[in-house]
Amino acid sequence: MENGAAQPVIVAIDGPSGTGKSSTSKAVAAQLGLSYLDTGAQYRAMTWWMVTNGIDVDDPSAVAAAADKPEIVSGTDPNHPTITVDGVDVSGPIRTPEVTSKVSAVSAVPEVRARITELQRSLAATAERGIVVEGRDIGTTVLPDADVKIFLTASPEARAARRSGELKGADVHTTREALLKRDAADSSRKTSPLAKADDAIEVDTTDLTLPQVIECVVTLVEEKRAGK
Ligand SMILES: Nc1ncnc2c1ncn2[C@@H]1O[C@H](COP(=O)(O)OP(=O)(O)OP(=O)(O)O)[C@@H](O)[C@H]1O
Ligand SMILES: Nc1ccn([C@H]2C[C@H](O)[C@@H](COP(=O)(O)O)O2)c(=O)n1
Repeated sequence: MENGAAQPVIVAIDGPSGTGKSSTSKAVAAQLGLSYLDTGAQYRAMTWWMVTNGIDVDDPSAVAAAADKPEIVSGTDPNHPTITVDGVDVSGPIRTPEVTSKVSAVSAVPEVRARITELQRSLAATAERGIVVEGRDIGTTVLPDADVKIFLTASPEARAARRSGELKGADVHTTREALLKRDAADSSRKTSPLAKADDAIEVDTTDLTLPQVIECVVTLVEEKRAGK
């Protein structure tokens, strides 16, 4: 650019549950001065609203009919990400086991995906310095022209151990089964399933520390910016 300002950079980070998408994306965005968007939080917010308003999440037509009702607003500061529904801070309530067990059903409904995809594209388009967007279909569907696409993976055992540590000693076997069930639902839905984009770089984080994964992604983004 003529004034020396860097072009905004769009980074898409996808992968199954517990591979480190949120931790990595937040840290990369903070380090590079970019915005950050947790798209899973948006699907969780939609699910929270459905549950709170008595919508049967196993009835796709009921979910579809209500999909345009909640106003979901995501704050994109990586050091202080926020999410509200109709002005209410739902950052805590969207992490309950109930929402976690119902989010795959809600996010499989095409009307839900259309609404949330539109929000995601609009946030990406207005991020002045660029944005790190994490989810399941960012590289394939939401932002197929992203400058850098990463697909994080890790063994189910590593992911379950990480999650049960986070859930203060929850049983690793039960956690592993729950993760795999959610991955299977997210990968097998018809509309925009969890998938690696053909041009995404896969990073297996099983034997990497979080700082190593962050450094790897920062390097990939910096190389892209430098035109390497
Ligand atoms: N490379 C790593 N090594 C060890 N622990 C990690 C690593 N990456 C992430 N973690 C930890 O694993 C847990 C899950 O990470 P995180 O929430 O970032 O994953 P996620 O892919 O965003 O999961 P979900 O899709 O379920 O939201 C967190 O407690 C995080 O600190
Ligand atoms: N781009 C996305 C992001 C998330 N989802 C759905 C599927 C996940 O199970 C759920 C919760 O995501 P998490 O908070 O665990 O990252 O949201 C999706 O369909 N597409």
